[in-house]
Amino acid sequence: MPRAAPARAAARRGPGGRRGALASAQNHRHISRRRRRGHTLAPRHRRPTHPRLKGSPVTHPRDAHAPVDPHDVDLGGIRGWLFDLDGVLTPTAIVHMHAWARLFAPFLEAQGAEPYRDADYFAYIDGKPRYDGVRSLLESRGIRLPEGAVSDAPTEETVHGLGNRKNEAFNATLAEEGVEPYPASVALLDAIERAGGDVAVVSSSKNAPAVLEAAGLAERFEVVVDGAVAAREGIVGKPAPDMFERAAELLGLAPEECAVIEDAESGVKAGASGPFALVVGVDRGVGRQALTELGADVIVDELDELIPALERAGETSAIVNDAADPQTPTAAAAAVPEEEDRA
Ligand SMILES: O=P(O)(O)OC[C@H]1O[C@@H](O)[C@H](O)[C@@H](O)[C@@H]1O
Repeated sequence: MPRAAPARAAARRGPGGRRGALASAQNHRHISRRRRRGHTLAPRHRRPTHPRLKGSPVTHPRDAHAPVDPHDVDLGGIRGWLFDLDGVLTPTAIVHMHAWARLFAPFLEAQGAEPYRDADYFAYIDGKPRYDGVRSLLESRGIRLPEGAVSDAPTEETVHGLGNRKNEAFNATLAEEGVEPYPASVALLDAIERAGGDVAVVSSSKNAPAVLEAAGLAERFEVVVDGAVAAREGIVGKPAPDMFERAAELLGLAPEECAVIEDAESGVKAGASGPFALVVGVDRGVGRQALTELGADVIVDELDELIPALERAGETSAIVNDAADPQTPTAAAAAVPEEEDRA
């Protein structure tokens, strides 16, 4: 049975986990000291070295477990929040889904293959980099096409041509309809900002910057690891955990201090196969059962369900920090050597 990362185990112990809360607060002080000194992370954090991964492919989720109630989860050790975009911050998963349908429904019909269904999106495409989605769907129908190149015209019958065709459909819908973020997701972003947490976007989409801009969220994220960054830096896409790990690194945090927030199968797998503190599954259609089996620790319908736990974690850490501050009477008394104390 693989062990959960320490912070993940503490988070899953819930609010009664006193040791978890103290450890988290100590961790906060340690990290802020490190940040003040301008240290970045040691390279050992760059690759997933968690024992859970040894000898097994990174795409395999860890063992299924019962998810923790969002109100009971201990968020005390979490300093960074790594958000997927489409379907988590913005309702653009549905725009992607429709664009894929506009590509594959006529394409499969013309091929005389089994018709395209919405379930195909969740099973083969959701959350994956664009051309991986094409390959995966074609493979499900036993269709082989030449790879082609990124520069292929959308009319070409290649993996890249089909991906580019879908991208045209996506951009047309985005331009026609615009996009509003999920209000509950914005509420969580506000709460994280109040609590002093760091945030990043981790999206397979190369359109992530355009979507963030259209949704009015671009200013909130200094760190965006999207499909273009992954391609440029040679980072393996979801369901591997590497894009999330890169985002943690760019925030100056260890993955063990970060929560992954995902709605897609491939994204939850990515979170569960890395050493992250917590994997939050947002149920936008994949289903609670599937999200649990894939390795989500907490499942929500809307992200504002996490706000009470976040605010409670802030209060706990403030109490523990005050107690440890030499200026406060309790901590000063505790710091006096025994003999002096008696004098
Ligand atoms: O084609 P893009 O915009 O680069 O996006 C790739 C993928 O990005 C993911 O975020 C979406 O969940 C997928 O549906 C999409 O296919």
